[in-house]
Amino acid sequence: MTKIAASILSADFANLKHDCTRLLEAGVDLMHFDVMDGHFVPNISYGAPVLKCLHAAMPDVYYDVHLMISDPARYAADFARAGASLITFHLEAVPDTAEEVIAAIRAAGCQVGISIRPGTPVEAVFPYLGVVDLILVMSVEPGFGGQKFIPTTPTRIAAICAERTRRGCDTLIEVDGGINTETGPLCIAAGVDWLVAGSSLFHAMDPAAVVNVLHSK
Ligand SMILES: O=C(CO)[C@H](O)[C@H](O)COP(=O)(O)O
Ligand SMILES: [Fe+2]
Repeated sequence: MTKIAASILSADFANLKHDCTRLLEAGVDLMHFDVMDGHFVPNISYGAPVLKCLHAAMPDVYYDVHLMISDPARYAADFARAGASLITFHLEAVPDTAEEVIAAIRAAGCQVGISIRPGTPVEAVFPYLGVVDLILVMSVEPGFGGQKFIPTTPTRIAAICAERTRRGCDTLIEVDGGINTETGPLCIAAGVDWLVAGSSLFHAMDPAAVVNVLHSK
């Protein structure tokens, strides 16, 4: 079954624990923690101290940390100490030093993911299949929640999936941005393993209904 990661970017930050608990009770599988530095992307979100508090309040949750920052190696250990389970960085941020970032995240004790923007050719991540734990395919331009899903994404997911099969490895594929009950199933049909959803879950009157639709596909 496809796993659902709730992106806390769409939570009410004054009621973070309450909002996360509501979604976990609705059936989401993990929490997705978006970190933006105002440099790699034109927006600033939150950092390791917020994750540390969330992890202390809800220690049994899997925290999928999505770093949209220019210098991921520098901050990997901070996020690991704060409670990250998996740390994903952007290949575009560190095109020449991705191996060093992977090593830094592993040394900090976390699983590793690599993400690509919608405009980056999917072939860029092929060498990392079987090397990292997860490939994150962005289905919006990173930086903001609540954007519209880019329709070419399922084709990109299917291409990475086909290459994964060709290589016989088990690296997970995750998609992030504009995921809802219409776009999520298109990605599931293309072979995705994890769906990230922010606004469609946090703003739903009945988040369990959204989760049930996505889990049933
Ligand atoms: O990485 C992100 C933005 O850069 C977010 O995870 C993503 O946008 C989720 O929010 P939504 O489901 O509202 O699009
Ligand atoms: Fe994200």
